[in-house]
Amino acid sequence: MANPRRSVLYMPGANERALEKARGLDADALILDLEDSVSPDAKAAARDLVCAAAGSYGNREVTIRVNGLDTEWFADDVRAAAAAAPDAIVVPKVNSVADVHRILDAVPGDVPIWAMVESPVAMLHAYEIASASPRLAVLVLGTNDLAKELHAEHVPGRAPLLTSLSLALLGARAAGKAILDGVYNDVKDLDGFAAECTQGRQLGFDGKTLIHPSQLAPCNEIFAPSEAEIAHAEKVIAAFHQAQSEGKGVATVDGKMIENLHVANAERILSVAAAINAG
Ligand SMILES: CC(C)(COP(=O)(O)OP(=O)(O)OC[C@H]1O[C@@H](n2cnc3c(N)ncnc32)[C@H](O)[C@@H]1OP(=O)(O)O)[C@@H](O)C(=O)NCCC(=O)NCCSC(=O)C[C@H](O)C(=O)O
Ligand SMILES: [Mg+2]
Repeated sequence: MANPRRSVLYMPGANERALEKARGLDADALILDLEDSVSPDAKAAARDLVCAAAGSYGNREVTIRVNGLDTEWFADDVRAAAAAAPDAIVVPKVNSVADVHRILDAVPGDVPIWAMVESPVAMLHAYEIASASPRLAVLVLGTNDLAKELHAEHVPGRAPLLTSLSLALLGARAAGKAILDGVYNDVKDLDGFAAECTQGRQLGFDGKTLIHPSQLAPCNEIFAPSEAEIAHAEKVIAAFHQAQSEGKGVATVDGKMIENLHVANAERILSVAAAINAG
């Protein structure tokens, strides 16, 4: 059963309080950050803190975000991160297949890689990046860097980013990989945050990356199948099996046509719900 990744919380790697607090937070997965939330003079100390903490978060997926490929910290970060044996290493600003190969060559062992796509060129290469290796497990949107590179504004509804979000989704799904939406910066605006979660789920993201504990509960709720969706999925599966037993390849539920593709979607919804319940 796949891990649920509704809510994936970043923690600044130099912030001991946040690293500690996350042990009691209801996030499906964690990203212990060494990149943008850590100032250059704190990078080495944060690396030590994060690598020491990585094994202490129970059953949740724990990942470490290293600094980018072309930074002075990358080589030391990936060596230390791989030795800490997280569930994945998150690499920011991945722009091409060549970048993926450089990462795979640099990261010892077989630890999975989550690639952040956060530039126009990354969006145009999303499928090639996502399909470059079986070790590449997840694409993660970096919508702050993306908006900066596009000269776009952050607005409700995210119209300026929609082409990019869709390209990244197409790339990830075509490669059969998971994909996480970017962060919502205004930690006080929970209505705006909920609207963006709903949009992300409707677009097809598996979950959303988060920056503050207050974003966890609404995100978990919005990205989980609702009771009505679960009941509908069960009804779809039962109706289709009944139709099949009568020699038919098509059924109706609540007046709507059901074919085997709807059954596959219903099964996916039930498997997400089961993974959440198992957690
Ligand atoms: C955004 C924040 C700077 C807000 O900080 P602050 O005002 O201090 O928050 P609060 O006082 O409301 O905090 C309340 C308590 O919660 C803990 N806390 C806060 N944030 C986290 C967290 N992320 N994980 C765990 N715990 C957290 C505080 O310690 C307080 O605890 P207590 O002492 O018990 O009251 C801050 O939330 C923050 O730093 N968030 C993470 C920022 C981050 O990681 N940024 C990098 C990733 S985002 C990114 O890079 C995007 C991407 O690359 C792109 O391009 O888009
Ligand atoms: Mg970024």
